[in-house]
Amino acid sequence: MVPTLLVVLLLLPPFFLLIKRIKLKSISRKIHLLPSPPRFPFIGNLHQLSSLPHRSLFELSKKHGPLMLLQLGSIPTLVVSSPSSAQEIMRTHDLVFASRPSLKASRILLYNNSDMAFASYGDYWRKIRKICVTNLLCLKQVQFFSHVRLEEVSLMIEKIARIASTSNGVVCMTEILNSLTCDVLCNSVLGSSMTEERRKLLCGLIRKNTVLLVQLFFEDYFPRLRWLDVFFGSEGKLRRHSQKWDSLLREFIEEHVRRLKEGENTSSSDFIDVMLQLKNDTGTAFVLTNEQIKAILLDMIAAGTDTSFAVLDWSMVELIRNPLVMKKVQDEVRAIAHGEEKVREEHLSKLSNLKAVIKEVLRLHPPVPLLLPRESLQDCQIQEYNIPKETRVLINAWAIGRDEVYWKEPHEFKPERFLSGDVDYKGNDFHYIPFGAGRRICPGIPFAISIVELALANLFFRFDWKLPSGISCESIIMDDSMGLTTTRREKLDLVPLDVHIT
Ligand code: HEM
Repeated sequence: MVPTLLVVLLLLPPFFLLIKRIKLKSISRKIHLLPSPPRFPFIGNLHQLSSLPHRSLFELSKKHGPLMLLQLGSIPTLVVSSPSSAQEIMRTHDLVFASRPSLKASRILLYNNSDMAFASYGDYWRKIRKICVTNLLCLKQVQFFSHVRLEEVSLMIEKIARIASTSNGVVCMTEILNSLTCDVLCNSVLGSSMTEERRKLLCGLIRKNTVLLVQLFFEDYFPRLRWLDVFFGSEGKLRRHSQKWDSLLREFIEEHVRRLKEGENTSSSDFIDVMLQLKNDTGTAFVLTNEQIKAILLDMIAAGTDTSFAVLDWSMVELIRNPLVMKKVQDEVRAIAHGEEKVREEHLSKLSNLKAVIKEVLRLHPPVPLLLPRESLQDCQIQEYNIPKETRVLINAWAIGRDEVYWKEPHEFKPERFLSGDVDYKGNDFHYIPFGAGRRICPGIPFAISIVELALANLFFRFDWKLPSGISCESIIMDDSMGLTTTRREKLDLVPLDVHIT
């Protein structure tokens, strides 16, 4: 009996050790096995990304789940496609995922990521975010710039009326709306009226930016193959594009410096003035260089223009396809601004139908469908999976806005779903994140919404709208274009009927 007991006692510790090891092994296997589509050697899953990655990633997530790991070249990339996983990344572990990967296009265009949007998380990012929010993007500053919006929207309305009366009545709304957002941003940031030539140059540069920022450069996926970007000329193209930005921004800065020297405009009226004052303020410990100023200016103009334009353009097209909704918006705005010449900002808070339309457009057509890429600063556990440090993260806001669990008839345009006003885009409802969430949430929400609301309200106050003859609603192509910001691919031509004349 005693020897048997001794043997059992001797065998017990190794037995328990074995059980523990088996358990640990199964946990670690579970931790490592993030769902992942089959991959090819070397390129991994790169071949599964189409030119509209939010769409191809949505399809892949239906098969592999809301948290999946793709191997993009040599870069492990976590793709997040459900509200609960997005919440884990942008709320529970927000700090871990608060940084951005350093991508070739942003390094070259934005002076080694000296802007806000692509800066890695840290002290520099915190300081410039504070400068931009305090001096340009906070509610108080947005109100300060209301004269710019009102003036530019009034000019747009007159321009539409003029074109409609002189041509065959058809107006290219895509061009009109693009100019509007470009003018509002440039007047607030650069403080200068645009010549037609400068505006064209800027709009072109901004559009090209959004394409270059998602272009596949070898260096981003195979760091040792940078020479291929040089060989195929894509790096040269990027540098030439960056030089165009640089000389344009330099011109704007030099104009401001000259004006300040001549004592023309001593009170700070636009964002460049503020930045120049900060640069010259010897009392502050944080001194901005010229390159940093250019990076921040570029960020503000590029981040604000195409995104706000996309919302305006998609709104017009959705309303023309949904005449009953358009009628509701028109009746509402015409009742609220009855007897006035134009809609002013004081009227906007009462336009609940218009606000619901804008929210629905942001759900169905989020202008930045994959948000901006993030990168983990340290190892982290999401659900049962271990996400190692320096994993790239893409959050598919486009897919999340179409999640059937949260949205009834998710592919339909139904602004009335927002009329109760419960769901907002301020980063608290993770099934609706067109502006992102957490520390890196878009700081331009008040700025963007105020342009979009004022422009749409006036467009529907002053005009009735129809399609040019020979074009039906069914024939409108709703495809989105490639880029960091996805605008509609086709241009939108409409016929405005001036209700103030008829
Ligand atoms: C409807 C218009 C807009 C949309 C849909 C939009 C959307 C977004 C999104 C999705 C992000 C990334 C958030 C994340 O990573 O979680 C972002 C970041 C950013 N947006 Fe916007 N945006 C808009 C307008 C603007 C405007 C008007 C400005 C400035 C004038 C602006 C400036 C920025 C900046 C600087 C960032 C980077 C923030 C950071 O990384 O700290 N955006 N925006």
